[in-house]
Amino acid sequence: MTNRIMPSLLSADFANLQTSIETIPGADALHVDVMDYHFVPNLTIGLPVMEAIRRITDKVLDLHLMISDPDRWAPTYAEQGADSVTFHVEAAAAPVRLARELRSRGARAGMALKPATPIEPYADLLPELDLVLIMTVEPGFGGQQFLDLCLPKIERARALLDRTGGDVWLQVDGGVSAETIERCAAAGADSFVAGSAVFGADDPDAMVAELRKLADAARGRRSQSGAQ
Ligand SMILES: O=C(CO)[C@H](O)[C@H](O)COP(=O)(O)O
Ligand SMILES: [Fe+2]
Repeated sequence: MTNRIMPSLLSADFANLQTSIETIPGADALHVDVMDYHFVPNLTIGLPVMEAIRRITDKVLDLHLMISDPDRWAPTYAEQGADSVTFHVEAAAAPVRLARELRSRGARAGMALKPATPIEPYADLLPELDLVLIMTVEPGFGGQQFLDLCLPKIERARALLDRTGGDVWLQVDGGVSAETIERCAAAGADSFVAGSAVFGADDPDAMVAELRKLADAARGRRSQSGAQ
């Protein structure tokens, strides 16, 4: 498994997105938070801005859709160039059909869980997915405090994914920083979204490198302890 550091553009400069993106050449992906004032009490960016970002970068575009009715809207993001499209299972009417539609459009299919949503009811869906996102804050805003109560769910998701097999990324999002990333990696996460920690740093790319170093070290310790 490789650790991926995926800065969230939610904390970038919305008036200078290209400049912000150029500050993080070491990032593995750009995490794009789409919010609709319905599923979450905030409004961010949508398809036209994602398309504009797609035109200026070859980096992996990792979409996190915090929207109602993802069954209707998510496939279009895949068609327009998102590499990975994650919907919230709490909002999806037909998650299996939606995951298949995303894959058929060439994107990785991702399923996100809010802090109070358990992973176990969705265990049978895992072969349909390429990414599982465990939210470590309530979705809607950047800069919130990491919720340690989500760590056992990361552990349980890791165990389920190891049993399922396949190349499914286990992503954490919300309050991930140099103070919290080791706990996430030790629990089994391999993909780390960080917004305020990266773009609030004096040197965002150095912070990406620091987060990677911490995650890799925690992963090494996890492996030595006998976990996968
Ligand atoms: O999905 C999100 C919020 O709903 C963001 O990706 C996340 O909060 C990133 O911001 P930070 O690292 O500052 O918590
Ligand atoms: Fe996000």
